[in-house]
Amino acid sequence: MFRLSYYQQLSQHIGSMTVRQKYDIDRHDVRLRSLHLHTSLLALFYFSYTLVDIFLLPDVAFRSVLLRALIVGPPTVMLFAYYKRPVSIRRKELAAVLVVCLATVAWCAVLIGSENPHVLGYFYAGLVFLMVLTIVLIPPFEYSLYGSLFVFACLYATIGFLAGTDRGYVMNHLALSVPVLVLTLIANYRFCAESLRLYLENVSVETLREELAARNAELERISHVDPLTGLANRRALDRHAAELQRQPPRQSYLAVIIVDVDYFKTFNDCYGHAEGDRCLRAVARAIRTACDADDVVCRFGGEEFLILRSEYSPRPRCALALAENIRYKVASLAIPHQPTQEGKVTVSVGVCSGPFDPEAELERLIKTADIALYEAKREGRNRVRYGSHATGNALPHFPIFSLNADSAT
Ligand SMILES: Nc1nc2c(ncn2[C@@H]2O[C@H](COP(=O)(O)OP(=O)(O)OP(=O)(O)O)[C@@H](O)[C@H]2O)c(=O)[nH]1
Repeated sequence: MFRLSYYQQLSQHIGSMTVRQKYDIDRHDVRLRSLHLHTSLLALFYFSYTLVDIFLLPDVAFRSVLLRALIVGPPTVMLFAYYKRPVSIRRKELAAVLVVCLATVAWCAVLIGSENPHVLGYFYAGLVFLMVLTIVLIPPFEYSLYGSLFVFACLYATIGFLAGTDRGYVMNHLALSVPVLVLTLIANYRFCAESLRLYLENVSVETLREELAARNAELERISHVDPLTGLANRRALDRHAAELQRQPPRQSYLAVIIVDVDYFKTFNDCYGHAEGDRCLRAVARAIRTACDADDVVCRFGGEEFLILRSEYSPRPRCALALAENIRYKVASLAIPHQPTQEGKVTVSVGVCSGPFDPEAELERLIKTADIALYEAKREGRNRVRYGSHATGNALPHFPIFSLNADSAT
């Protein structure tokens, strides 16, 4: 498969940022930790090599101490302070590369003045600076390249001034330094490209994961919504019932209200299925507006709706008032339904309420509300009936009915 090169990938965009910017921001902490660790190690090596200078090249010992301590010491301290500043990781890496270049210059300046015969052997240690800039600090490839070329030039500018240098020595040195330069640069490039590739893979996996989570959340939402009315569906009711069992409500009483559209089959037959759908949507809206936000309102069946309400009081008055309000609101919509006695769409309502017991089935409350609904239908429809939680029977005359009796017909 075709793959973009490292630099092409860096200049691509993720949202409003280039990959390079986002990569630098996201990987800042990891790269800084590595930079910190390696700078500390390198500083330890570099300054402890003053001892090597003193033992190996005693004629330039004083100069070594002076140059290492006064020329390289302060920038090294400043480098650690710079790592703490809120600047991009690239700048910090560039600063580290510059300090290594400066350390190379200082080291070369120490060696130039030495007449000691060990200086030629010791000079091979200069290749370590190339390795530091490529495979130890692992800065971005361009910094690695420019830094290495600078160090390489610095070493070969120095080599001519070393005591005892001849053409053979230079050739030997080149035979080692050129492969080190090229191979460590290749290693740096491959490391940078591979890190970027892994990072981009992570980003795309993360993006996919987020998209999937959003789609799952949407699917979950849709699967609990009735598409016609927008109310909760039966599945949502089951989930809510399970939640009630798991985590009983603070209020210790539960009311179940079942609302059924009267003579809806006739409505469909008379006005058509599409009009029937519109009617169901209007009834659903009326029910929703009559209920509180805390009430669970769901489409229970074709033209049947169910409301679950948690209550503080054992008295059914509150649930009955809500049921009556629903009946009134639907009747007030005045949706024509000619074949019926009222000439408009009405609903019958069955209510049941009782103490909430997580062990007892919600089914029992629903069953009793259904019996009350059946009674409401049987008694002529467009009314509210209450079912006794204790006996499971509909109560023919509960006091609240004096309110409703045909008030919105
Ligand atoms: N338009 C439409 N009709 C539906 C939908 N779901 C169920 N129905 C219809 O609702 C009607 C319910 O009829 P029945 O159960 O006989 O009850 P009813 O005619 O309302 O009579 P009562 O309930 O006894 O007053 C059936 O004709 C179903 O086809 C729906 O989503 N849209």
